[in-house]
Amino acid sequence: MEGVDDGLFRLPAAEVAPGAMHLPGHLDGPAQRELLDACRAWSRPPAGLRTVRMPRGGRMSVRQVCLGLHWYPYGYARTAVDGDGAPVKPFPAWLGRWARRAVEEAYGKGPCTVPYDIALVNFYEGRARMGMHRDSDERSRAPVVSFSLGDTCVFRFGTPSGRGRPWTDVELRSGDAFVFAGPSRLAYHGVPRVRPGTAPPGTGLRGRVNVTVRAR
Ligand SMILES: O=C(O)CCC(=O)C(=O)O
Ligand SMILES: [Fe+2]
Repeated sequence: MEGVDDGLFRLPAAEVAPGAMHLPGHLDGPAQRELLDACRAWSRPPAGLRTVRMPRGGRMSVRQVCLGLHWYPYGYARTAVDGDGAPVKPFPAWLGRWARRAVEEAYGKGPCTVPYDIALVNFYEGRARMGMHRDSDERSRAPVVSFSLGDTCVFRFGTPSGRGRPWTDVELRSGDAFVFAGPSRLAYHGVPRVRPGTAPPGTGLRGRVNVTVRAR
């Protein structure tokens, strides 16, 4: 059935912007559940889920937990400096392998050797969204790899030159990976909308979870 994605057929990978690849259905059901179970464990204290306060007093609507290094606006620390102050949880080697596999699939240029060592895990509940921003607090310009779980979202991917247009909106579903590097490594991106109740039943999840894997 052409054009129909009922979860049995994987849509092809698509280049959304130069060096920005959408990999629909990259994680199968068991892998999604494994990652989600890990996210639930990571979200517990110490150094668990927190609300991120912005320097000007606003709050991010997502709640977040970090692995490897703790991100805060705008930098990285070894402890949850804007949370309970506990040491950040370790970055698991398997998640690095998952990220390298996504990079290999995205670009088809052979083995990826990036030493991934940071993950940001974002929990979107209710009306949570994420404004246009760049992932620019890492020194490394290695590809960023994002895995989506739960509800479908609209992911807005723009250019490095500014928050505004042009941009492309893509729907990220549970199991999708998105990899961006090269000319798009510092492109602005955000999540203007999450579609409530669209998570696959098997996930047992309300809302959306996103894991972005980076190298410092
Ligand atoms: O939730 C997403 O898909 C994007 C998350 C993101 O851009 C980030 O954590 O920097
Ligand atoms: Fe980002």
